[in-house]
Parts: sequence; C-alpha cells; structure tokens
Amino acid sequence: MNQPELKQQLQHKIDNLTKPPGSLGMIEQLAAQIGMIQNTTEPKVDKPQAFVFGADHGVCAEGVTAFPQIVTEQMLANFAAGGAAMSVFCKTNAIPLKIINMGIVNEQARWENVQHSAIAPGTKNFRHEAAMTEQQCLDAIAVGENEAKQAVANGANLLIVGEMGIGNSSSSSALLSALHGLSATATVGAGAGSTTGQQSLKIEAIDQALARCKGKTPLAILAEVGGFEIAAMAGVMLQARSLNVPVMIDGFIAGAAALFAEAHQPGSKDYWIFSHSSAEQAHVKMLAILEATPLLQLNLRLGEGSGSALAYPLVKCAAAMINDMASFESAGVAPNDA
Ligand SMILES: Cc1cc2ncn([C@H]3O[C@H](COP(=O)(O)O)[C@@H](O)[C@H]3O)c2cc1C
Ligand SMILES: O=C(O)c1cccnc1
Repeated sequence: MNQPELKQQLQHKIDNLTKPPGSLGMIEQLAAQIGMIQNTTEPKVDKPQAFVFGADHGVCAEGVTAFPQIVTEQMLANFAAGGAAMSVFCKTNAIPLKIINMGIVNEQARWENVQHSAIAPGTKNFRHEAAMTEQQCLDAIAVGENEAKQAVANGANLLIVGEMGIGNSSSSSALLSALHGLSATATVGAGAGSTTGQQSLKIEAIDQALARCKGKTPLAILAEVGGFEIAAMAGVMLQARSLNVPVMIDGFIAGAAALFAEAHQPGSKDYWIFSHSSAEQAHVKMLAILEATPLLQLNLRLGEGSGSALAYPLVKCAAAMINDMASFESAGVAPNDA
C-alpha cells in the first residue's frame, strides 16, 4: 500500500470508531501518525525501550551551571540504583530502561548495569575550542544508531530517549542559536537552576562559540557545541525512519538533538512524537521550528526522558483506540446520518 492510501485507510478506520469523528483530538492524530510510521492500520507500541545517555561537558568550567559537574557521575550511580525520576517513571509504566555512559570525566567509573560506550572523558570547553572532533561526533551518533537497531531487532516497537549531563542546557541553547540564527540571549534559560549571573556566563560562552559556527554544516555545529549524549540521542532519532519505529522526544535537551537531526536529515521529524512542552524558556522556539505540538504541558524541566515516560500511556491508549475500539458497523451503533 502506498503512503496516501495508508493515510486514507487510517483516517477511515479512525473516523468509523464509535465516537464522533475527531472527538479524541490529538489521540486520533497520534494513532494515525504511529500507523504511518509503522506502515500499518494496526500499530503496536507494547514493546517500548528507553535509553538514558550520560556525558560530561567542558563548558562547566565557565561556571554556567547551578550544580557541580560531579553530579553527572553521581546521577549515573543513582540511575544504576533505580533512584532517578526516569528510573521510577519507567518502572511504573513497565518501560525497560538502558543507561549508557557516553563519556564522563571519571574514566574509571563503571557500574554493573550501565553500558560503557565512552567517547572521551567529557567534551572540551566550547567557549574556547570545539567540544569534540567530527569523528568523535560521528562515533557518538553511531552509538545511538546501533542501540536503536539492536532494540528494534530485539522486538522494540517504540523508542524513548533521554539524557544526563550537567551543563548540557548550554550545549542545547548553543545548538538552537547556531542552527537557526538566534542570539544567545534568545535561547539561554535556567537549565537545572542557573542564576541570572550564571546565565550571563552561558550567554558569553555561547557568543564566543557562535562566531566559530558561522557557515558550518549541522554536523560541524554539533561537533563545535554539542555533547556526546546529545549526539547519541540524535543517532536514535535518525534511525527512526529506516526502522519504521516512532521515537518519543522529551524536553529542551532532547529537543536540541532533534533540531540537529532534522537539519542533518530533513523529514526525520515525521517519525517523532513530542512528549511535552518544557518550562525551559526557549523550548517553545524549538517546538515552533520543528512544527511540533507536544502531548503534555506539565511545567517539567528535568530532562532524562522523563516527559516521554510520563506521556507513554497516552501513546499506548492511541494504539488501543485504533486496534480495540468497536466500529459503528461492528457495534451496531447508528452513524451520523447528516
Ligand atoms: C540532580 C539532577 C538531576 C538531573 N536530571 C536531569 N537533569 C538535567 O539538568 C542538566 C542540565 O542542566 P544544566 O545545563 O543547568 O546543568 C542535565 O543533566 C539534564 O538532564 C538533572 C540535573 C540535576 C542537578
Ligand atoms: O527540558 C529539559 O530537557 C531540561 C530543562 C532543564 C534542565 N534540563 C533539562
């Protein structure tokens, strides 16, 4: 079946379920989107797989964050022990969660249930030099791509990406600025609680880096100001199309990975479900650029993929709606005869 035919069949099926056409609003659009992604009128999202990619950021040396850099490592330990917000939301919603160390400062750190895929002991300080080489950037993207392929080969039919990396809101603001020609002032926010003074330092660091990003490709920009965990998330997002699998996108940091992925491979965004609108001030700008209408507005500003773990039950219900609801015909309910 070709795409326009499938789209028509999905709409026909959704409109003939026992409800006024359109009455389930965005849940109907979601069901149609998942059907288009999975190329079927019977989409399934019963085997989710979530990933949290962790990495450190050299730009922390500029004093841009509220929390010390060591918190990335300490939080990876917390994830390993099941104590992070994402850990408990995934557990509550029966979502398997894989934690991947993409490169924290402490090269010795190992945990039994944290996969070690470190590229380097953190990125370089992007205020002064490129955060990573293009090869490191490609290697980090490849980690995400391979994780996505492996998960789908093991039966996953929905992917969720999240991150942990003190300082990564600076990278995310820088990516938004560099990819879409916005000033640092327009894209910087509080992150995990930076004071206005710390936010001024963020703006200064980003302004320095923006001068180096001018005229560069999205990949070169990601290498200049990105992070290993952001690149890995982008790798998962970039694989969505070839794997016919939806990817759920969290808030501001995942949004920055999405901005890169869409600029790198336009059209990728059709395969993504936007979970929520983050309280980080510039997230609305990202969503507007990506023409995305997120499912939830809960004033979240955590990251980790937490918004996607929270929104997953809505996606499950969208699939249940299209697969399990009765049609007017099967239930013997009279349709609108106008
Ligand atoms: C305890 C703790 C847990 C977190 N979980 C996610 N983040 C979030 O905050 C960080 C980004 O904000 P910034 O750029 O201001 O450092 C990332 O690690 C992001 O995942 C956390 C932050 C903290 C402090
Ligand atoms: O929306 C997010 O992803 C976010 C916001 C602030 C800090 N960390 C993550």
